[in-house]
Amino acid sequence: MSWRRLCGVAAAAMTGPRPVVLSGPSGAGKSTLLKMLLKDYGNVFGFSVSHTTRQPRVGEVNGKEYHFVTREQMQKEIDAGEFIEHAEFSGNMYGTSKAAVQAVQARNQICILDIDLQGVKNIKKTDLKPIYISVQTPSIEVLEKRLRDRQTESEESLQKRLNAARVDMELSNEPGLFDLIIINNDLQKAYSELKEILAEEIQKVQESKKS
Ligand SMILES: Nc1nc2c(ncn2[C@@H]2O[C@H](COP(=O)(O)OP(=O)(O)O)[C@@H](O)[C@H]2O)c(=O)[nH]1
Ligand SMILES: Nc1ncnc2c1ncn2[C@@H]1O[C@H](COP(=O)(O)OP(=O)(O)O)[C@@H](O)[C@H]1O
Repeated sequence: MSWRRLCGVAAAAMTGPRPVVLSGPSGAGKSTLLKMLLKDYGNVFGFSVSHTTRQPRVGEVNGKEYHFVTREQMQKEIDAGEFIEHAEFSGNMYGTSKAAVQAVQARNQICILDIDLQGVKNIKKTDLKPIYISVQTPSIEVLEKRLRDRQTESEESLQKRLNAARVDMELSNEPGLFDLIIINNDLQKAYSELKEILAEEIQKVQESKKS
């Protein structure tokens, strides 16, 4: 291994690749896009598994999509300083633990965080320095249709998510908040835009894994 490459690897091991934040309204397509990335670049990306107090959906596995916990458990861990950020969304708590991000970084992978706008604002106060991406739909009507078709929400939960989405759609346009806003209309086009902004980081990680 060349000296230059050795230095590069040492630097990568110290700081790791830049994480990626995927934000945007519930139903915009964040999970769909991140699953595509994980499928195509399994050893390059790692998902930051958040904690949540919401009930698991059919097919969701504890420790994979989320760590499903009680409010008491989660509050205890927050009080113990184990979280980077946490927020209340649609009547439930969600949060990113330090351990979730460290587990991905320890594998020298690009850590993907799927978090809401409150999470984005709180991550901005940390030294994580991720690439910030917002995933949006062309309209609130399209979003509502996708959420209804997904069949995961009760009418009450759906309305709460649509209200949060209206706020998200408005506030996400704040200049400088996101590095990229993807309008997820055509899924393949949205995925191409996502891959394009991440191309440099993907290449860096692939190179470092070759050596
Ligand atoms: N702040 C924060 N938000 C999170 C976290 N995990 C998930 N979320 C957000 O919580 C919202 C609801 O997530 P979820 O219940 O899985 O519904 P879905 O996004 O419609 O699949 C989404 O906007 C997620 O991005 C987290 O650790 N922190
Ligand atoms: N471009 C798209 N066109 C049509 N349906 C989509 C598109 N992207 C995602 N979906 C569908 O919309 C629903 C919401 O997507 P999902 O990835 O669960 O959103 P999020 O993780 O942001 O809540 C899912 O049923 C998904 O299959």
